[in-house]
Order: sequence, then C-alpha cells, then structure tokens
Amino acid sequence: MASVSLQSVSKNFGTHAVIHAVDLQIEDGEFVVFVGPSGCGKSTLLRIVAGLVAPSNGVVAIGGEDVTEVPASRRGVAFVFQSYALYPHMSVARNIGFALETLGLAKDVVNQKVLAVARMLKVDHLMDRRPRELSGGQRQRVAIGRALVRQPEIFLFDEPLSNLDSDLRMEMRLEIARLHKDVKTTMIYVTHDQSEAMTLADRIVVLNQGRIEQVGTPRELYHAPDNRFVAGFIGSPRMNFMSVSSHMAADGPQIAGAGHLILALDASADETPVAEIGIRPENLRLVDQEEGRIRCILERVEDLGHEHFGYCRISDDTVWVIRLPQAPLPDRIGKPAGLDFPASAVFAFAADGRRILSAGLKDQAGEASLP
Ligand SMILES: Nc1ncnc2c1ncn2[C@@H]1O[C@H](COP(=O)(O)OP(=O)(O)OP(=O)(O)O)[C@@H](O)[C@H]1O
Repeated sequence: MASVSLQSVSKNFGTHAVIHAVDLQIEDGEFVVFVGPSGCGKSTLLRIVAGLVAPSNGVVAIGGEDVTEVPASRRGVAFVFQSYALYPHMSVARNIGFALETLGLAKDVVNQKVLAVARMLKVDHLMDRRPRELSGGQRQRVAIGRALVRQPEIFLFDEPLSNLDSDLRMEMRLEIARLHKDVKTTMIYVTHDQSEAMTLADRIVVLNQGRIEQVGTPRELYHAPDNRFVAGFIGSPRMNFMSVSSHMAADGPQIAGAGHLILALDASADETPVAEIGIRPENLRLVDQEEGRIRCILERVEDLGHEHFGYCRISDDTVWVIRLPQAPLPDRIGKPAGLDFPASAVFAFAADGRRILSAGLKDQAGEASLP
C-alpha cells in the first residue's frame, strides 16, 4: 500500500493546457474517486499517476518517493481500463496469471495465486474459457483479477464499468467496494457518474477544466459544496438553480427571483450579493399556489415506481424538479401550484459561483409573500 501525492502538477498537450497546477494528497489505503464532466482531465490525471503520461510540470510522489521520472512498470501500480484488453487467445487462468509468468515465477506458485484471485472474484469456475465466452461482467472481473494478482501498491481504475448495463454496474460496484475492504490497497477510480463516485469513495475529487473544484467525503460535497459547480454536479436529480436579484425593501434586504420568489435576508449577513440560489429536489414541497414561496405550473410527473419526480415550470426558462413522496392527483397536472421549502435548504451563490456561507436567509420573507 502507498500514499500518492501530486504537487503542482500541470499538463499541456502542445499549446492546450489540460491540467492546471493540481495539488492532491491521497492517503495510504484510501479509495479516491475523480469525477467531472467529459474532457475535464480525469483520465489524464490518472495516467500521470500511473506514469503513462508525463506531467509538463510538477512532482508525482508514491509512498513519499518522487516517481516523476520513474517508468510505469516500476511504480507498483495496476491499471484497469474501460476496455478490458484481455488476451483473446488465452484462457481466463492464463489471462490472470500472465504477468506472473513473465516474471518467471514457478508454475505452481502462479497457479496458486491465480486460483486465490479467481476465487475472490468468483470466476474460478470459468478458468478454461476464452474471453469471448464470457459475459461483460465476467470479463471485467478477469481484468480486475489480472491487476489484483500482481499485488500492486495502488490500483487505478479508468471508467471500468462504463461498458456494462445498469444491473451489472451496480453488482460490480459492490464487488469493487468489497475488494477494497478486503485488500485495503490505495485505489484511484475515474468516473463521470456522480452516483458511482458517491457510493464508492472515501473522498471524491471534483475536477472541472483541469482544476480541482473541491475534495471531500461524499457527505461533505453533498451537504457543503464550495461552489455552484460542485453543488450542480453532485446529487441526482441535480440541484435546482435560479438567478436572483438583491434589493433593499422597507423591512430590510431581500432577494427576488422568478415565480414571485422573495426571500428576506438578515441585515448583518455576508455583504457579497447573492446572484443565484439552489435547492435540492428533495427539499421542495408541492403545495397550493397561495401557500408556496414560488409559483409554478406542475407540467409533468415521472413515475419511477418507488418515487415520483415532478417538473414545475416557474418561468419560460426555469423548470425545477421536485421529489414527490407520492404521485399527485392527475388533475393537478398542468395547473398552477406552489413550491415551499425551508430557508435552511437554500444554497446561495455569488456571481463568480462561490457559495456564500452566511447569506443570512430568513425563514419569513414578509407577510405579503408568505402565509
Ligand atoms: N494525447 C492527447 N493529445 C492531445 N490532447 C489530449 C490527449 N489526451 C487527452 N487530451 C485532451 O485533454 C483533455 C482531457 O482529456 P481526458 O481524457 O483526461 O478527460 P476526461 O475527463 O477523462 O474525459 P472523458 O470522461 O471524456 O474520458 C481533453 O480535452 C482531451 O481532448
């Protein structure tokens, strides 16, 4: 096992800067997930840790040792890719054991190690099959087995489940979580799927355009995002946003937005103007129009069996999603409705996207706009 440290790591491809001075410390045995939208640099950063891509600047250290110039084969890392890249003409057993064979280990030692890994990953009944005779999930297990058998110090996964259907993804996600619990090896895992990140990670690194937006536990990122980007990226369905304007009313400062929204602010709050607010779908309540803080039209309801999502049109360009405890009566669809929420559920953002921690939202906005 080993820690990983990136110090001021940058990468340019020609004139295209892809990673900008990233600093990151990953502890021994941690499961860290890199998430972010397509093209944000997740794979490049992972490949820099692996030694498959050389950084343009900065230092990569593994186990406290500077490995920036050390080739991939001598870094003690094992890589599992999205495409399994198994050897098509070799059996499962040989695919798993091949790296050990090339190291010149005795045949019975190789067999023993391969069997132990195959048992762990539940592919020991498939040892004589060729990759083409396996399902997607079985192939992915063999690919993980091939990495695991080398007893790496660090496991690197690049979107390992993205070729699998959703049931299998869920199953393999559990297997990978179990594997980490069993072997306790440091793992770095790349995905663009925030729910995969939330369920697997000890800590998540949210990347955007080659920069780290925030590093934290899944709970921290969900409940205390540093900025609008992280607030919008973590959580499914995503947070609802609305642009607002600030003004001074007779009884103190207020912010106002679409759907007749008015929220009172504490006069002693942070002076940074609130440019946008965000509320998660589960913190909204569908009420009669006159009882709501926001007026809307309930346009559509999605029935997923165990839960329902309502789509509430607040203005021409603002539709908010609400999680409903039960399906609303069909005659409410297409009709005016209201949305209510506690002020404590509102995230406030400045014009530059930074979250304003003490925006001073008050629960009562004034008698005129609230019951
Ligand atoms: N070898 C390369 N040469 C030039 N540009 C590259 C190279 N590899 C990656 N890039 C560019 O670097 C940026 C980051 O790519 P990277 O693959 O790291 O993103 P990602 O976040 O993993 O994306 P995805 O989720 O789509 O895989 C992209 O704009 C990509 O086009």
